[in-house]
Amino acid sequence: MKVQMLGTGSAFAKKYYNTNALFYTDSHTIMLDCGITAPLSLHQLGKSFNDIDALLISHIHADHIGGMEEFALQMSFIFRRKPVLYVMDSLVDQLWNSSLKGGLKQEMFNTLDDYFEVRLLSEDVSAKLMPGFHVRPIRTSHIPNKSSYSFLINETFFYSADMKFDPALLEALVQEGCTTIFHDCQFASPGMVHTTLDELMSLPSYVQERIMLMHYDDNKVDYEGQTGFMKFVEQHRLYSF
Ligand SMILES: Nc1ccn([C@@H]2O[C@@H]3COP(=O)(O)O[C@H]3[C@H]2O)c(=O)n1
Ligand SMILES: [Zn+2]
Ligand SMILES: [Zn+2]
Repeated sequence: MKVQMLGTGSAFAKKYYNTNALFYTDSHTIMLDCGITAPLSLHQLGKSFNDIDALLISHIHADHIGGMEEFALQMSFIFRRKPVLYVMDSLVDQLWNSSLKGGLKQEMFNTLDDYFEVRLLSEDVSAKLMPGFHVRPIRTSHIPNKSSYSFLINETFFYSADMKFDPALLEALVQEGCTTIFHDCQFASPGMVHTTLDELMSLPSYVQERIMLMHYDDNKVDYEGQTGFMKFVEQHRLYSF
């Protein structure tokens, strides 16, 4: 399995694009989140939306779903194929009614199912999304009273998406055999809705060693060499796990 980030920046970063990922199995490509910058990043990789076999969504912020309107429109009117959309049962109604409907509702296209082959996921229920790609969605804390999910992939790779610091979860994941953690990292404190670098630096070395930092601000250069045992994930680089 390989992972390649379409972007590694925070919601407001301009240099590093939105934190969205492509996962490559032997036979399929799965996109995890499709933010505002995802269409341009895909294009820069020489890919199109037609190369994506399934999209998985963590939560409803524009840096994670802002590219979905273009995804849906290109697939319907250019490629004429319905892509698979994996979405949490707690997010599916809001995704359409609060985020996508304004741009996508038109004659003959009245629901999310008219654009995507929608498959629902439930919290803490492991699911096989594609051959060789299993995911356990874990509800994590991000914005008060809004659902947001992190994902444990193939029982060894944890992708935080956006979450507040949860050291007990990270330590439990490592105890259970998780070898790689792609974690959001905000440089300035307090974190409020994200995990800060200072919080991650408080983790024991055996946890830090597994962490790669993403969802960072444009001033990343100021923090290079100051991230303990943790390294930065880089846009478009291929990582195997
Ligand atoms: N209570 C909140 C809510 C949102 N935000 C900022 O808005 C961004 C939305 O995308 P994100 O990646 O979740 O990061 C959020 C914060 O920067 C924030 O700083 N505080
Ligand atoms: Zn975000
Ligand atoms: Zn968010």
